[in-house]
Amino acid sequence: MLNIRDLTHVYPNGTRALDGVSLDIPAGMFGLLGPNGAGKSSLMRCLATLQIPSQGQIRFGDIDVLARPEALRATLGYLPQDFGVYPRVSAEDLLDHLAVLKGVAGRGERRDTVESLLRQVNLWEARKKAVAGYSGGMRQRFGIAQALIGQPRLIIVDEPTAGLDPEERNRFNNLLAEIGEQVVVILSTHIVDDVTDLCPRTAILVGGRIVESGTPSALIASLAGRIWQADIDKAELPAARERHAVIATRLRAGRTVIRALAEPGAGAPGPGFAPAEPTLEDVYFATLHRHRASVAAAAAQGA
Ligand SMILES: Nc1ncnc2c1ncn2[C@@H]1O[C@H](COP(=O)(O)OP(=O)(O)OP(=O)(O)O)[C@@H](O)[C@H]1O
Repeated sequence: MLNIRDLTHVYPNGTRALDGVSLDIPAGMFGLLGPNGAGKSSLMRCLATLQIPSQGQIRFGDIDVLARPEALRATLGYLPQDFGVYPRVSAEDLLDHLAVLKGVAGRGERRDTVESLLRQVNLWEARKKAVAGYSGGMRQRFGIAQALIGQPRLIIVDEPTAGLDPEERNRFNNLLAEIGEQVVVILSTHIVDDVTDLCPRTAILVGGRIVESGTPSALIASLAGRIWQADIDKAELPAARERHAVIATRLRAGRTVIRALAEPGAGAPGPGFAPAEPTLEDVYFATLHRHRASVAAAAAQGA
């Protein structure tokens, strides 16, 4: 179990990237959702002991992470948003090198580790190629292989599928799903479908704060009867936004499909609306909508 308490991080330029984050994350996959700039990478870096938070506590099992970062590192697998590789070094050699750094000392043990990881991520055939020349998807699969060296109990992956084509994204997600339920896997992403597909628990981070958390099914159930959909002309969109809490818009065959959030029990927000099954994406968009509305209200009050 990973316990995060009142974690705050303020960068030297004054940006408050994390603002009192508290989360309890059990074994299994945990999806951390949030828009660009929400603070996901800052949180991941604090958890990965790459950045010391300004305030707060992090415990992983019996390890006090801020007091004993080296103890956490021994059991951590981290796939950062961008990881640099040496040009011209093959996947096999690079993984071997990283295994040395991770403390896998014996040559034979290392050879076995490298082979089994490269097979697991389906890169065995490409092991002699330089990682720098890999496609985006291959690179991310290599990233997971390096994160799995030494059988970590905490695995952190930061926006791993951004920029991958659907097939590679699927491949990568299947890999993550295989990692198992005995370890804590934190997946930071802004791709809601990845969380829906993979994560039994999730939280939404906005403006450095956790604004929702729970199981996707409970979060979705909280919107039962509140999501309504209408098919409108694009020109009607500004008026629809004025009148309703439009949380998402999508173009379909030249028409604009809007999804609106209604108050509980209020029924259809207007003519032309049909009830829609809520999804995790609705939870995410409704949360962002609420957050933006409260920021705008606070700004208006201050003005
Ligand atoms: N080294 C830094 N110095 C100053 N501000 C920073 C630094 N790193 C991040 N920030 C700021 O902190 C906030 C949170 O950034 P962070 O990268 O953690 O968000 P994120 O949710 O990972 O975003 P993205 O999805 O765009 O990667 C942003 O306002 C960002 O500009």
